[in-house]
Amino acid sequence: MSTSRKLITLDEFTIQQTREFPKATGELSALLRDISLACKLINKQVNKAGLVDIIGKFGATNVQGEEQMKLDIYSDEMLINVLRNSNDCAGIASEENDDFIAFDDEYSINSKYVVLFDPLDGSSNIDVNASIGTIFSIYRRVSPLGAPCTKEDFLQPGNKLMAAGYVIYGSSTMLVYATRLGVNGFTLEPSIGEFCLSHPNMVCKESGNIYSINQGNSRHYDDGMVAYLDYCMEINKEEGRPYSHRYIGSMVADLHRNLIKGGIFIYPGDKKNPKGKLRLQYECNPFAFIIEAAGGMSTDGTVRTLDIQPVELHQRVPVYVGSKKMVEKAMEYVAKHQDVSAIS
Ligand SMILES: O=P(O)(O)OC[C@H]1O[C@](O)(COP(=O)(O)O)[C@@H](O)[C@@H]1O
Ligand SMILES: [Mg+2]
Ligand SMILES: [Mg+2]
Repeated sequence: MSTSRKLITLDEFTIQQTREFPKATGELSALLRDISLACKLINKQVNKAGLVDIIGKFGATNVQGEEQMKLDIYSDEMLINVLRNSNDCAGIASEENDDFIAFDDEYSINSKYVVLFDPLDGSSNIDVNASIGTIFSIYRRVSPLGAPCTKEDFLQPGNKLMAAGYVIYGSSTMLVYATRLGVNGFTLEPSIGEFCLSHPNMVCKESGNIYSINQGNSRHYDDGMVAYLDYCMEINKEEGRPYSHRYIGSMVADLHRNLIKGGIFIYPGDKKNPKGKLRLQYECNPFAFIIEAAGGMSTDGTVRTLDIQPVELHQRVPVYVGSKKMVEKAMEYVAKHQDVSAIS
C-alpha cells in the first residue's frame, strides 16, 4: 500500500494564496514562512530535549512573576532573531519580555506588520515530554511606516488580527494557521524539513463531548461554573453526557485536540484569580481568531474575546473557547448565576 501523496509545502501554499489576491504583496506570507523557520529551530531542540542542556529552569522570572524555563528563553531568542533579520517585521511582543521590541533598521521600520507570540506554551509540560507549543498572532501596524513601531500597534483588539496560528511539538510537529480565508494545518516532514499541507480547511464542530478545564481549581469557582461542570458530568444519554474530561495542561495541545474533535476549553476567572490565568494578546486572542475562523466561538464569559480592547501587553482574561453550541451553553450557566448573585 503506497502511503505517499503529492506534498504541498507551506511555501507553495502561501504563494498560491498570494496569487489569488492581486493586491497581495506577499509580505504576510513571507512573515509566516519566517515564523515557521524559527519554529523548526525550536522543534530541533524540543525533539532531543533530554539530551541537550535545554531542560529545566533558566533561573529568572518573567514580568508576570513566572519562573522561566530554559526552553522559554531559547524559543524566545529564536523567534526574535529570525524576525529581526527578516525585513518582514517591524517589531515583536512576547510573553518572556516586559515590553514590546521595535526593530529600528531601515527595512523593519518600513514593514507593515508586528508579531506577538508565546514562544513556548505549556512550560509545565517541558520536562515531562507532553505536547507543548508556540502561539503567534500578526497585526497590521496602525503607526506610520518609516519610523519604529509603537505600543498602539500591539494593543489592538483581536478583531483587527490579520493572521494567527500555533505550532504543536507533539507526536508529530504541526503548524496550524488562520487568516480570514480559513484554517489550514501543515505537518513537518522531517526528511525534507518542510511543513506540508495535511489538514486543509479545518472546521471546529458545532458540538462535541469533551470538556477541558483544570478542575483542581474548582473550589475557587463561582456557582455558574460549578453548575456548568455538573451539567458536563450529568448522566444524560440522549444528549451524549457525561462529557469526557481531557486536560493536558498546554493550551496549544488542549485547543488542537478540541479543534479536531470538537469540545470546549475553559480557563475561567475565579475567587482566587478573577481574571483567570491566560494572556489576552498572545494566548486567548490568537486562539479566538483561529477557532472563530474554523466556525467555533470564544468569549470571556460575557464578551466576544476578539472585541475586548486590550489595555496592557500581558493582561489576563477568562476564556471559554471551542464548539459554538458548547460555549453558548456555558455562557447560559455563567449568565444565569451572575443574574442570581446580582439579585441576592
Ligand atoms: O497549570 P494550570 O493552572 O492548569 O495552567 C495551564 C495553562 O497554563 C499554560 O501553561 C500557560 O502558558 P505558558 O506555559 O506559556 O506560561 C497554558 O499552556 C495552560 O493551558
Ligand atoms: Mg502559554
Ligand atoms: Mg509560554
